Amino acid sequence: MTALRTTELTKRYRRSWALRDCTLDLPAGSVTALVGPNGAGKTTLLRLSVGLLTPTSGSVEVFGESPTTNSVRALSRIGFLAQDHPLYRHFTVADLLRFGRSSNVRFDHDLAAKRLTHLGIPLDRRAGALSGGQQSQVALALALAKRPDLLVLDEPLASLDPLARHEFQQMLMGAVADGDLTVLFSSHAVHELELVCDHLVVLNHGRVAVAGEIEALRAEHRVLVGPRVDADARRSASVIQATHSDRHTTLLVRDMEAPLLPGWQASSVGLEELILAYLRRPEDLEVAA
Ligand SMILES: Nc1ncnc2c1ncn2[C@@H]1O[C@H](COP(=O)(O)OP(=O)(O)OP(=O)(O)O)[C@@H](O)[C@H]1O
Repeated sequence: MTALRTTELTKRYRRSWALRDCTLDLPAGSVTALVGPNGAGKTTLLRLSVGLLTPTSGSVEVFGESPTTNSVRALSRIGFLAQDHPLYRHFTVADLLRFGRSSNVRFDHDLAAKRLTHLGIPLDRRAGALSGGQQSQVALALALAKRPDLLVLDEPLASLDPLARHEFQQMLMGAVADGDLTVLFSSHAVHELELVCDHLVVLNHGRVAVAGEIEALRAEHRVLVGPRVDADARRSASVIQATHSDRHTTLLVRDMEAPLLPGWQASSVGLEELILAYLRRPEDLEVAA
């Protein structure tokens, strides 16, 4: 079953294109990392997915419903944590939990209260008096307490300390293992993603550079090392990245079929290496591919 489907989703702000022809299919129960450089269109994609923006063209469906036209039904199934995790600053944490309970049918007040107490966040403290990381923990607890089927998080790790990041990863894995929760989150922490996610979307210049199940993507790519090639190897669409030393050329290719030439060796690719190669890829090659 598909949790989130986008079809040729496009968003233009006046003269600039924030997202172009983005087609994605996120299976229910998956945890997807959305990666891309600053300005790549990640926040735009996330806000379109939860109905906070309307597309210029193309469509979004959450469990088969549009979050903008069938909003009540679709939105009751979505939890969203914005990048700046906005909270009512003058409300205490306990007030926020009460507010969450009164405005959401499925809100699990005790779950959120227990989680925040466990994290040492005083429930009687005003949100504005909490640290940035604590505020993001409160916003995350509120989003989870809604018991969403789709949880969309915009850079949830950004303001968390290393322990809190670890806690967050554990919590996310626990929440996914417990039920049918689907998670889509943006992150710049590419070295930490492999622990928590099973799907990946890399955005570059508003376009999907690569997307899919991580295991499948790793199986489709390999690193080839051989004698230095002076021709522009990147002209081939299957070559994602080419680097050269004095005597050797290293290629990251999306091609498991081609036979190895004499003197060349193949090895598997790590997730971080794969992501970085797609992020470095020049725009003309994306179009060619
Ligand atoms: N409200 C807006 N009006 C005009 N342009 C915008 C607006 N919001 C975003 N943009 C532009 O759209 C593009 C994508 O922005 P977006 O915020 O989606 O990127 P991002 O990948 O989330 O970046 P970051 O990693 O810095 O958060 C950028 O070029 C940005 O300048």
